[in-house]
Amino acid sequence: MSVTPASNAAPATQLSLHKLCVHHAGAASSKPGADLQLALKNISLQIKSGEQIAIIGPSGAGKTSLLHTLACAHQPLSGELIWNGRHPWQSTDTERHAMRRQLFLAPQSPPLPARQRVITSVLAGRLPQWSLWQSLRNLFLPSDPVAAYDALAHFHLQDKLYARVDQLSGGERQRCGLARLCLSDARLLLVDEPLSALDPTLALQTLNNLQQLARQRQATLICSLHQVELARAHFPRVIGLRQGEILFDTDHVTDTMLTDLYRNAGSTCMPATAAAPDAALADTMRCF
Ligand SMILES: Nc1ncnc2c1ncn2[C@@H]1O[C@H](COP(=O)(O)OP(=O)(O)OP(=O)(O)O)[C@@H](O)[C@H]1O
Repeated sequence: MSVTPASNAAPATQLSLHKLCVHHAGAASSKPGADLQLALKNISLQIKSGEQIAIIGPSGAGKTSLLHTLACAHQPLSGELIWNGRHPWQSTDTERHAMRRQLFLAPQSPPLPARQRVITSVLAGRLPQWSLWQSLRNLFLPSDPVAAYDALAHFHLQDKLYARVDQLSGGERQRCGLARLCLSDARLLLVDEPLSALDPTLALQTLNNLQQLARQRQATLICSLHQVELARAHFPRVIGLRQGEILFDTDHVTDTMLTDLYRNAGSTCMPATAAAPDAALADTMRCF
């Protein structure tokens, strides 16, 4: 894996969010005239290039919504999102699509075609860099088996190189999705609950590998996690989300903060409404 030489310049602000509110179309209020149920409320954040940030919070707190919003997969209802000095939602579709190619969103359940070989799926991490012809050719003749093997080896999955995706366990599928990330050249890595299907040993190894990869590439890593102790021990910055709002944004999470964050967890969630992913999210996922 190539490592870009370090620069002495102070890290630039990569993402800037100002009073951002996000509403999911499927989450319209059940009572006419009642307030909109917002997945994210007045989120303001500054994120510098190369930062490693964990996002924690109870189920339904808005972690995935935040990652999808940062990935320009979900248009905010109000507020401002600035990405490397540019406004994705004031740009043309083509410009926004080009911005999305500079980031990698690893969803909780990676969209891996069931009948595909692992090698083909992993190499799809390079789709944003490829022409249509290269992408189609990779479906029939995997373009770079050595790179796919190396990427899988990062997540102890190299022996599954030629396995079919539907023969993988849940945890193996999750790591296969992360191996794609190795092959992308993105400088913004947005990873949604990467450890949820892994045993404690693999979870720690996987997190270490993700963080090392991001450091080597000087990429920003933003990771949602339910493993609070891992977040606390391994991330220099932890953001606590509760009911769509930032409860804390800190380099030192105290027990009191955690008690407040998870107080009555389970009753804090807004009612979930099943809805199809919106068009922007579908577009973002196609990049991966
Ligand atoms: N597509 C959708 N349509 C409607 N409501 C949605 C949609 N996606 C999420 N929500 C709602 O937005 C809120 C935040 O959800 P989100 O998935 O961001 O939470 P989360 O913190 O990632 O949860 P978890 O830890 O369970 O994955 C929840 O109340 C959820 O029900």
